[in-house]
Amino acid sequence: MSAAPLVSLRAVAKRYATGTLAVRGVDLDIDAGDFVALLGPSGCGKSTLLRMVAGLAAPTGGSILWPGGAAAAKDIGFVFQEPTLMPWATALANVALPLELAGMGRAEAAERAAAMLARVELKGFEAAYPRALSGGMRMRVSIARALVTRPRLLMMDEPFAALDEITRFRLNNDLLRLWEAERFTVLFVTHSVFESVYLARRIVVMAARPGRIEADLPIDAAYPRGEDFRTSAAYAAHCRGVSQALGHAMAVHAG
Ligand SMILES: Nc1ncnc2c1ncn2[C@@H]1O[C@H](COP(=O)(O)OP(=O)(O)OP(=O)(O)O)[C@@H](O)[C@H]1O
Repeated sequence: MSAAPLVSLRAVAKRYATGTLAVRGVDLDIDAGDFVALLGPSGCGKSTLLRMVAGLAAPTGGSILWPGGAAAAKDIGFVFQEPTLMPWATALANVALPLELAGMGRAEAAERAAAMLARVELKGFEAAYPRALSGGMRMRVSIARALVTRPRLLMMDEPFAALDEITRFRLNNDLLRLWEAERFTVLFVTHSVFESVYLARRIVVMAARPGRIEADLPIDAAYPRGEDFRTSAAYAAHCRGVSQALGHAMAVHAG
């Protein structure tokens, strides 16, 4: 499809000041518009990798290249496991903030933020404060805030791990719907085989100590994906394959 990837990692390594070698020798190309899941055991360097791509931490080896130009490196939205909303501000003000920080006037920022809240099913909750919202709703606000600037790359670090399963499934579906409509690029960190297979077009399995890529698996099921896919034989087969790769990644370390 696209000739050049959105971002290319070449022999990327990160050693923390403590001496921990968090990741080593990571080569990874992420295509524009792709949905890539990073899956691996605790401590394999998923968050470290995400933070380096986001420019929040610097690699101590190798390089991270943005073939489309340096501007792409800043064109990023980030969603963490904790929604990290401003508690004293309404849902609308939380979502409008990135636009105001970028210099947009208040009225236009509010209008765009309201439209974005509607797209994550929160129409009518513009004036609500975070404490009045459920965990799933707070996460929707966080996703709206990350997407309101229409970033090319959306990075998500275990965004739904703290939510109950029904809420998680619903947010999985909403995220896919948004992605299909706009085709921003997604880099999604998760511990869950089931979630990664449901969402991603490609699953990068990592192993620990030092963190590295162990397998790179395409999930070639068509979109839109919904309950039919979640209960299909193809889904179960993909989950088995990814589970095996993850088991292998963990055994490599144990052995
Ligand atoms: N700021 C830091 N200083 C020192 N060591 C760190 C720091 N951040 C992470 N590490 C170490 O680097 C390794 C990789 O951590 P990282 O958080 O990237 O893994 P992860 O795969 O995201 O883990 P989890 O799934 O548990 O969130 C771990 O051994 C961790 O202890």
